[in-house]
Amino acid sequence: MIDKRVKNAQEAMQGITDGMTLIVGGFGLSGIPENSIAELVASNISGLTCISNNAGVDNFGLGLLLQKKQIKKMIASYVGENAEFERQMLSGELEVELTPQGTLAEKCRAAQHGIPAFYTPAGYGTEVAEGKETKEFNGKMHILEYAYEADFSIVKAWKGDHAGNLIFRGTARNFNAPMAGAGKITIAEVEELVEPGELDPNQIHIPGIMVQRIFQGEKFEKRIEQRTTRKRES
Ligand SMILES: CC(=O)CC(=O)O
Repeated sequence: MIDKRVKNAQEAMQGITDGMTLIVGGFGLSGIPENSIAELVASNISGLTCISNNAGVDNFGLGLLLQKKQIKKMIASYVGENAEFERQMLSGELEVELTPQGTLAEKCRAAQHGIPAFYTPAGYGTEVAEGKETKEFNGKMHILEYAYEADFSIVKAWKGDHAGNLIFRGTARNFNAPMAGAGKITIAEVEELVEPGELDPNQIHIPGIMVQRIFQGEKFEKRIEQRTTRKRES
């Protein structure tokens, strides 16, 4: 068994440098690899391209990297409720590539499984399809989408073992599952790091082969709904 453990977030982030592309797990405020993000914020690495479902909120998740202007380009499907994101995008400081949510997940999953590209009907006839190859299947038009190529994937799991096997809990499974193994190197931060053999093999969501580095996070914020509550019109 290869022992994938590293001491802490600082050791886990070794090799991440300016200008790299990172795939980062999470959905809304759930399953965010927050210890890893805190370390990236402390490192001052800049010019990053981040691929993630969301761009965080102003004081949490990738929002913290945005605040320090460490992200050059954001590839995401849902970017609401983040004032600094909106400001940087509108001022042209931040490059943004909006991607349909299912396509984003599939581009990660394709990378995870070594599939270079796939066809999807999502986005056909819209801006998303501009400049992309198209093909008809069963009378329906599809666009060709490419798997992501990223330097690192950074995911968050509930439990993991020394071999990198991961179990997610609840909504935190989200994008973390297809993102593990999608980057050249996958870093997993876990709430609880256990001995090999402790995890029930039937419960493992991601096998250790997808993970190169694993560490136990030091601090996880208990975040319940803290986003802007939109007023419903009655
Ligand atoms: C709508 C989404 O993609 C995630 C969220 O609720 O922030």
